[in-house]
Amino acid sequence: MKVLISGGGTGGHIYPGLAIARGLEEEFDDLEIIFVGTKQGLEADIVPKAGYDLKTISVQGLPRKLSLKLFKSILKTGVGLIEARRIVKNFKPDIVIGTGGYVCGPIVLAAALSKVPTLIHEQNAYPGITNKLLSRFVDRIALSNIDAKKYFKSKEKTILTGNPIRPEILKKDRSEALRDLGLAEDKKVILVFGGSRGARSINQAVIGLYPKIKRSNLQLLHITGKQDFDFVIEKANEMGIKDIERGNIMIKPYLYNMAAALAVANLVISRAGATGLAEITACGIPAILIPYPYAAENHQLHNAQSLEKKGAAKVILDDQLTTELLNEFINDLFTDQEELIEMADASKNLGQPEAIEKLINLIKDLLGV
Ligand SMILES: CC(=O)N[C@H]1[C@@H](OP(=O)(O)OP(=O)(O)OC[C@H]2O[C@@H](n3ccc(=O)[nH]c3=O)[C@H](O)[C@@H]2O)O[C@H](CO)[C@@H](O)[C@@H]1O
Repeated sequence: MKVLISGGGTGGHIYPGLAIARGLEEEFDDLEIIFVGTKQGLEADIVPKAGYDLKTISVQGLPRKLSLKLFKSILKTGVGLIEARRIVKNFKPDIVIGTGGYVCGPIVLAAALSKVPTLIHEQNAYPGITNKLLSRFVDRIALSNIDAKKYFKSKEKTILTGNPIRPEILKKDRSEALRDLGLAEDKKVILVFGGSRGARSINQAVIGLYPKIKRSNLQLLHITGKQDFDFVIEKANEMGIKDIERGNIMIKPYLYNMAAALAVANLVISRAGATGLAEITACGIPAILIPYPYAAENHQLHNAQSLEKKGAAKVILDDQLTTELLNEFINDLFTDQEELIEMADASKNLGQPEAIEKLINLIKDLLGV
C-alpha cells in the first residue's frame, strides 16, 4: 500500500503525520510511505531524521492583503500545484493524508482532483485556513476537537478522532529515558519547551530560575528552540552557570527524542499548541501553560483553559509571565505534592491515546480494507 502524507511548517502539523505513519506501520506490512513538505518548513529537518523520504514542493502561505507578495505567492502556489500533480502521478498513492500547514493545499488538492482518496486532520478547535479550503474537496475531515466542526461547511465529512500521538511516546520507559537523556534518577524533572519553535518570553522567564534550580533537588530540561539557543547559553554563562550539562540544568536547542523528555517529566512548562497538549495529557503530566497570544482566534488560550478547567494545568498569560510568578507556581506544586498528583490524574483523564487507532480505522474505511 502506498501512502502520501503532507503536513508542514511547524511541529504541531508534522508530528500528527509522523504518528499516522508509525501507526500504519504497526498495522500493515506491505507499506510505502512518503511525505511532502517544503524546503523551508521544520519538516525538512524532522521528517528525514524520523526515517522517511520527504519530497518538497514550492509553496508559501498567502498574505491576507493585496500586494506584490500576494501575487508572487499565488504564482508559487501554481508551480506547487504542478509539482504536486507530478508527485501524485509518479508515486500513485492509495491515499493522501494532510495534517495541516499550507503545503498540504496543492498536494491534497492534486490528489482529490485525480480521484485519490483524501483525508485531512485538524488539530485545533479553530481550523487552519488550508484545511478550511481543502474541506470541500476531500473525502473525510478528522477532528481533534468537536468545536472545530462548526467551521466546516461539509459537516457530514467530519469525524472526531482526537489528535494522534506517536506510539513511541506512549511506550517509553522512564528509567531508560533518564539514561537516554543523561538525567539523574533521584531528582524530579521539569520539562520546558515553547512549542516546536521555542518561545522567547518563556525562555526569558525560565533563565531567571537557573540559580535556584542549580541549588535545588529538581532537574530542569530546558528546550529553548533553535533560534534562542545561543541567547540562552550566553545568559547562562553570564550567570556563571557554565556546567550546563550537569548542575541540574540541561539546555537543548531542540529534542528529537521528545518521547524520552515526556517520559521523565514530573511537570511541563510550555505553550499550549494542540499537538503538544495531546502528548502531555496522553502521558498524564501536570502543566503550567503560557498560551501563545497571537495564535489565530487566540486558540492556544482556549486549549490551555480547557486543561485548566479540568484541573490538569495552571495558566499564566504571556504578558503576566515573570520568573517570580513561575517560581511561586513551582514552589507551590512541589511543596504540595498532593496537588501535583491530582493534576497528573486530571491530565491523564484528558489524554486520548486511542486517537491513533481511530485514525487508522478511518484510513482503513476509506481504503475499504
Ligand atoms: C504559534 C502557533 O500557531 N502554533 C501552532 C503550532 O504549534 P507548534 O508547532 O508549536 O505545535 P505544538 O506545541 O502543538 O507541538 C509541538 C510538537 O513539537 C514536538 N517537539 C517540540 C520541541 C522539541 O524540541 N521537540 C519536539 O519533538 C512536540 O513533541 C510536539 O509534537 O501547531 C499547533 C497544532 O496545529 C497549534 O495548536 C499551535 O497553536
